[in-house]
Amino acid sequence: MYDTIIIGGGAGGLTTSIGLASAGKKVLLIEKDHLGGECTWGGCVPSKSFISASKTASTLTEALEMALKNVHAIGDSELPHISNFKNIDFVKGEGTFIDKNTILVNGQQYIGKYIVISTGSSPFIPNIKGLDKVKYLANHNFFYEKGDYKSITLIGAGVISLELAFPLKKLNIDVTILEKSDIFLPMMEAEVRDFYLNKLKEAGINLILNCTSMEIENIDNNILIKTNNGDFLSEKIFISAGRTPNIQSLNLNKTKIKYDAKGVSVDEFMRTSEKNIFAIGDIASSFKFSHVAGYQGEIVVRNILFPYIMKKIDYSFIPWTLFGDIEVSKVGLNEEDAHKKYKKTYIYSLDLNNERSLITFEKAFFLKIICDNRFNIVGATCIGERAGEIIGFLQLMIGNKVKFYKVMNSVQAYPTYTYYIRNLAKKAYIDYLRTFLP
Ligand SMILES: Cc1cc2nc3c(=O)[nH]c(=O)nc-3n(C[C@H](O)[C@H](O)[C@H](O)COP(=O)(O)OP(=O)(O)OC[C@H]3O[C@@H](n4cnc5c(N)ncnc54)[C@H](O)[C@@H]3O)c2cc1C
Ligand SMILES: NC(=O)c1ccc[n+]([C@@H]2O[C@H](COP(=O)([O-])OP(=O)(O)OC[C@H]3O[C@@H](n4cnc5c(N)ncnc54)[C@H](O)[C@@H]3O)[C@@H](O)[C@H]2O)c1
Repeated sequence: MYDTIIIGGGAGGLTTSIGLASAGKKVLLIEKDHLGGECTWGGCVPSKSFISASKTASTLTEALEMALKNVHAIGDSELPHISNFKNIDFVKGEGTFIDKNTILVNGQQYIGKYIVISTGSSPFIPNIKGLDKVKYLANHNFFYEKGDYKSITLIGAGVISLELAFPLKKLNIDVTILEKSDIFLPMMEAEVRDFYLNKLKEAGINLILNCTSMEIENIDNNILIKTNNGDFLSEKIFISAGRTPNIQSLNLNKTKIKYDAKGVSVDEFMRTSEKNIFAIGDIASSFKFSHVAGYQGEIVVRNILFPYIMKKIDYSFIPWTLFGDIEVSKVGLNEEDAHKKYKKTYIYSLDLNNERSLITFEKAFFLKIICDNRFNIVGATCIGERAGEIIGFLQLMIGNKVKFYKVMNSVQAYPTYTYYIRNLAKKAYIDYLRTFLP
């Protein structure tokens, strides 16, 4: 009998296993493939390494080889790391529910007081006529496919496509992106979409919106995609049209867990409808990020250790960053959603071509900070070379409920990014005085 059985050894499962084991709990970790999961083997690590490698590599093959070296350096260390914890038993195999406390792996049954489902997600493959007859790439095989092809069509203009399109183009590959919707990155500020439209144009990457119907066929060694918006021929196609939860193999019908095509339903404590079973990461979250899977895992560790004072998950301060030579990063709400939620908002923003960009020859630096009527930051967006770090600074303020104008109580070095954040806070301070002083 284990204190906790964890199914899936990716970002969420590893955090939970190590957290519980460090607190002295006996843990069984089950992983059917490689420890590290999607982030390490087909997601964050290879994609970020590929973006960096493309700056110096001269061919696609070289860039992929450079990226895969990093993947192995990180991925191959996961098992030795886990083996250091004497109270984690590791089983390689596919976990399936027998009942709410029993999991079957490789023909053997294991019993746990608590169970954590962290089986992640896989690429969503849209129902496109002819797609089943062609060989297509998605994030699970793209980084492992050898050969220097010259053209690729990416289906879906989401986060994955926008991160991969630029390094591919830098490696002299023709890139076309086909998007079914009339808008891309709908959760982002309009300024971010404008920034990408310009950047795609500058790079010579075609973005075709409104591709509502598609049909695919092989033509010699190429793949033809016929759409309502034109026909597109390329050597390779890549599917990045969203994610689908890894539910199928779990046999959830043996439990009372509620789930649907989007994933497993959980409450604010990350519990499923079976109170001893938690679900975390991509299978249970609309925020599909490694750091969110880790954060949810930490909440679960706490809630298993202290079941009478359980902690709620809080998604109001989740940051995320789109990587590239220039990053785009965001936390909290965008301006439109903030206006819907709050009667009064204060917006503080810097233009793309501001003093900082001018001084440092930076290609772009944009910042927008949104406050509610009491000057709490409720959202922020940044475009810039280190946008992820800047949003980290603002995220810390949201998480600790620091009012924006209080940045005035600091002095920041000129001309750092934080100097310009303080300049915006000065405006907030004036608004604060005008609003609250008699
Ligand atoms: C191309 C790409 C780039 C990304 N870049 C970033 C980024 O830069 N930053 C970021 O924060 N996020 C990024 N993400 C998202 C991130 O990878 C995921 O959000 C994260 O991996 C989710 O963690 P998880 O623990 O839920 O699932 P995973 O990490 O996918 O782990 C799930 C594990 O469960 C295993 N499993 C599944 N079913 C079973 C079963 N029945 N029994 C046993 N094991 C099972 C799987 O083999 C897998 O190892 C990226 C994703 C992609 C696809
Ligand atoms: N830097 C990061 O943190 C990072 C990087 C990459 C991926 N990720 C994670 O991976 C997830 C998945 O990324 P993604 O890009 O696959 O999904 P996404 O949800 O970001 O974008 C998918 C896009 O595909 C479009 N689409 C869906 N079906 C289509 C069809 N039949 N034809 C054309 N377009 C279609 C959608 O309208 C959408 O714009 C992201 O949501 C994110 O959570 C994170």
